[in-house]
Amino acid sequence: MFSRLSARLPKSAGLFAPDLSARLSGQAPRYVSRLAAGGSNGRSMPDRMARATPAAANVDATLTIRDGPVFHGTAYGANSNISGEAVFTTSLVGYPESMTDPSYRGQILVFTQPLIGNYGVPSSERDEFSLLKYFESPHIQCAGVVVADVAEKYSHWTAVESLSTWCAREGVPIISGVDTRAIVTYLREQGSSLARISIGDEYDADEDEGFVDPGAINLVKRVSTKAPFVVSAPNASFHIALLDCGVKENILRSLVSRGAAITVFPYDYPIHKVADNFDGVFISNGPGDPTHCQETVYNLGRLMETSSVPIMGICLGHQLLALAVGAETIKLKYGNRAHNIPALDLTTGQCHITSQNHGYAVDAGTLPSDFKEYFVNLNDGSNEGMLHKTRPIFSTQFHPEAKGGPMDSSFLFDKYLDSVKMFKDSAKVYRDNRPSQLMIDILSKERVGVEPSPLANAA
Ligand SMILES: NC(=O)CC[C@H](N)C(=O)O
Repeated sequence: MFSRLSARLPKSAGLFAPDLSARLSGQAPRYVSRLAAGGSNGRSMPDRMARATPAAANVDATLTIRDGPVFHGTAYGANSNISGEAVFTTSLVGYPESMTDPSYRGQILVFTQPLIGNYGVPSSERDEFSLLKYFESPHIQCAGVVVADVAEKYSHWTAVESLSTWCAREGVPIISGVDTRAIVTYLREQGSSLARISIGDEYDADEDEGFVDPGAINLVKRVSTKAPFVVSAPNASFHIALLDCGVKENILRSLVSRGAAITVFPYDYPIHKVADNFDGVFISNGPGDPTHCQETVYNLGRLMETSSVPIMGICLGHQLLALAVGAETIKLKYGNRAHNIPALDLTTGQCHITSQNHGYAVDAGTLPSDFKEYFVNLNDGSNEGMLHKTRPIFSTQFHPEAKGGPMDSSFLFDKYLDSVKMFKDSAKVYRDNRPSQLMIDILSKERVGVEPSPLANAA
C-alpha cells in the first residue's frame, strides 16, 4: 500500500512543493501553485447525483483549494466533482462514524491519518432500538474525502464493502495519493478553506463560482428530520424532546439505553410550546454556522423563559443555547476535529479526553452572568461548555457520546438524566398521561424525509 503512495507522491510534489526543510528551520513553507495561470473557462460543476458512478481505475483527481494550491492524485469512490469546505481531522480511526456524522455535511474531509479504509465499511444493521449500529446517520454526509493512501483491501469482522465502493454508491469522491501533510500544513496556516475535488484531466483552476460555500447555506435544514419521530427504550420511564439539528445515532442511543423515550423534532419546531409535555429537552449537534438557525435560537430563548425543564445541548446544540441566552459565537481558524482533545472540567479540575468536530465556538467572555463556563479546551483555550448557575441547563462543545472517540465524558448523559428524573418526580402535574406518551405509538420510528448528502451540492 505504501509503495503505491510513494509512487503517486512525486507527481503531486511536482505541483505543490512545500519546503519542509524551510518549515523545520522556522521559515514559512513555499507553495508552488498552478493557480497563477489561466482564467475562468465558464464550465460549471456537473451535478453530483448525475455522475454518481464509480471512478474508473487509475483516473486522475485534483484537489483545488480556492486561492491556494492544487494537488493531483488518483480518484477513488464516486466519479463526481464536488465542492465544499476543506477541513482536517486528526482522528486515527472511526472514518465510518465521522463520514456519516451530519455535522460534516458539505465538508471535504482531509484525514491526517495516512491510511484510511483498511478495516472496510460495516453494514447498515440496526440495534434493539432500531438505531444504526455502525453509522451516525443513514448516509455519508461529507462532500468528499482526501487521504494519502486509500486501502482497497480491507479486513474486519463487521466489514461488508470497501471504503471506495461505499463512496461510489453514495456519490462521494475520494482523492488519494496526495501529500496530506502539505494539505494540512496549508489548512492550519491559512484556515479551513473552500476547495473542490475534480475527477479526470480537466479542472478549473480559479473558477470562483465553482466553489460552493457551505457556510452560506442553512445546512441544518438539509439534515434535520422533516417530521417528528420516536426512539424509545421498552418501558421508558421518562420522555425527552430532542431538537434534531443533525443528530448522531449515538446521542439517541446514549439516551434510550439509559431508559428514555425520545421524540425527535425538526430543528425549527416551536419547542417552547410543547416542552411542558416532556421531562427534558435536548439540542443535538449539527452542521454549519449556528447563526443560521435564528428560529431555533428564538424558540430556545422562549423555552428558557417559560419553562424550568432540564436542558442539555451538544456541539451545535451548545452554540444555539449560548446564542439563545445572548452570548456570541466565533469561527475558529481551522476548528477542532479529533478524538483526543483535552477538556478541563472547571467545576472539578478533572481533565477529560474528548471527541470533537467543530469549526465554530462560543465566546466565553460573552456568557451572561447566570451562566458559567463549564469546560475549557486545554489545547487552544476555547470554550467547551456552559452551565447555568442554579438551573439544570448545561451544554458541551465536545461530544460526550463519542463515536468515534473515548467515552470519558459519557457521565454527562447520566448527569442530565438525573436532573430529568428529578424534574419528573418533582412535577406537580401527573405526567404519565400526557399527549407526548401517545406520540410514542403513532409517530414514525425513523428520520423523516432527510435528503442524502449529494443533494447538498445541487443548485
Ligand atoms: N459537531 C457539531 O455539532 C458542529 C457544530 C458547528 N457546525 C461547528 O462546526 O462548530
